[in-house]
Amino acid sequence: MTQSVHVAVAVVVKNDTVLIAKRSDNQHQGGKWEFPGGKVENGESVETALQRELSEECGIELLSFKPLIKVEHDYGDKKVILDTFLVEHHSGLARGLEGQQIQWVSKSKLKDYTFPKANQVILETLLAIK
Ligand SMILES: Nc1nc2c([nH]c(=O)n2[C@@H]2O[C@H](COP(=O)(O)OP(=O)(O)OP(=O)(O)O)[C@@H](O)[C@H]2O)c(=O)[nH]1
Ligand SMILES: [Mg+2]
Repeated sequence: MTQSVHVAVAVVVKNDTVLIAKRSDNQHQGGKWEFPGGKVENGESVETALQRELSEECGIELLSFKPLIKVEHDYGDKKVILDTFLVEHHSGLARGLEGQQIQWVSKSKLKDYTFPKANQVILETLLAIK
């Protein structure tokens, strides 16, 4: 039995837009769009991982966040638990610090982007609020 990878994921919202980033082709689920985030390291809390990943990947500081949904998904080659938080306040200007393309997309346009399968339920949850 393979262990699931615990991933901290941030749905950062600004007005009616959401921050998404493109996964590079050589990554797992490469070429698809994602919500920024990454693996929780040994001994690290999910909240600390969330802050660290958003700082490392996008150069922003999270000022407040709350749990949105926890999604378990088995890709066959990899099992993930996406521990997803809604981030309503941040500081700094988001940039793709790892060379990734980033975009602020209005909620109504998210359906035009291809996300990994596990993200489907996150997207539905996000669109159901407010
Ligand atoms: N960050 C992020 N990862 C996602 C999303 N959806 C999804 O299935 N994943 C999966 O979660 C796993 C871990 O994410 P990651 O690759 O960002 O981890 P990381 O930043 O620590 O990267 P690294 O492995 O290059 O060090 C990947 O297998 C990825 O395919 C998403 O919306 N955001
Ligand atoms: Mg990442």
